[in-house]
Amino acid sequence: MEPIKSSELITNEDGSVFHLHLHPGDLADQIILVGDPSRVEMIASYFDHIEIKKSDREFHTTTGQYKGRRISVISTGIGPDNIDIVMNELDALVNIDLQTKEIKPEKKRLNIVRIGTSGSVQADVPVHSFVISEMSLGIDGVLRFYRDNETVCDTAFEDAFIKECHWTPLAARPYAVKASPELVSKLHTAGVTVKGVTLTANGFYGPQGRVLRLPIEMPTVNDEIARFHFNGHKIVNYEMESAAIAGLSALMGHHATTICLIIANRANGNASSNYKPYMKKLVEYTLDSLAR
Ligand SMILES: O=P(O)(O)O[C@H]1O[C@H](CO)[C@@H](O)[C@H]1O
Ligand SMILES: O=c1cc[nH]c(=O)[nH]1
Repeated sequence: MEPIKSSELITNEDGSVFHLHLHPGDLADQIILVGDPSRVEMIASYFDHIEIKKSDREFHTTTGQYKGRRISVISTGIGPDNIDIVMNELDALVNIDLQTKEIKPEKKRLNIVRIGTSGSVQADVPVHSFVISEMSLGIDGVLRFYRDNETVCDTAFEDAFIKECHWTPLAARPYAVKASPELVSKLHTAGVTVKGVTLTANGFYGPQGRVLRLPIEMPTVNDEIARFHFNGHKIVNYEMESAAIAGLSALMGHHATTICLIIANRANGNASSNYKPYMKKLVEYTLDSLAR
């Protein structure tokens, strides 16, 4: 097989991957992704030992040990477009020889958990709940650029969603991808976490049905989303990265899920006035669940 061209897999002068500025040895097999770069510092403050800290733009990485387990925490910034960058560079770090630019014959599987903030669409999932994504529904279109994307998607779920939520054909076809069942069961505790479907949007306002000054194309969509159910699945929350992580992980052979703190309830119209202490609790819960 031909090596990958330098224009397709750009590396920096020091041989690190273009955006993350990481070398293969900098990365642990257990990865935590977060949107907000300041959350990397907060999570790393729980580590027993810090090995590596690197940052460029919104991509901040700290690798260290938590209760004897090596973990890399990486910020992605906001949105599924950044997930395209982060997932491709993480996969390149473990599955492509960065010097020869040849794909390695033996593939490594990473464990990826996103810890994020999120908005609930269900009246009975209040602010400060913890929600695990068993499945994610991407309305952003990123996964659709990759060949065989439909092999990791639940087409029947997508068809039912498009019909019952009167989804506009002008937007990309939503893609439904399952999370890693192993990671979901590792992170779930009855009475502590809620499991459900997470909607991943490519915007915070219009794409999540928020109206400020501009009217939106599908004004009743959030009520329809809240009522929608298929094969025992209900949509619980909105955020902006989970489906792209789940979809690219499924295509690349990695394990992934997302766990979110609800900071706004779209059904009730309320929002947290200070979510940071609850984010600390979610981080402690997630780190301990992963260390078990
Ligand atoms: O708190 P983070 O991880 O950034 O996640 C959520 O918050 C951002 C929007 O405010 C989006 O990235 C969304 O997914
Ligand atoms: O409503 C919300 C809250 C956090 N992040 C989102 O993307 N949406």
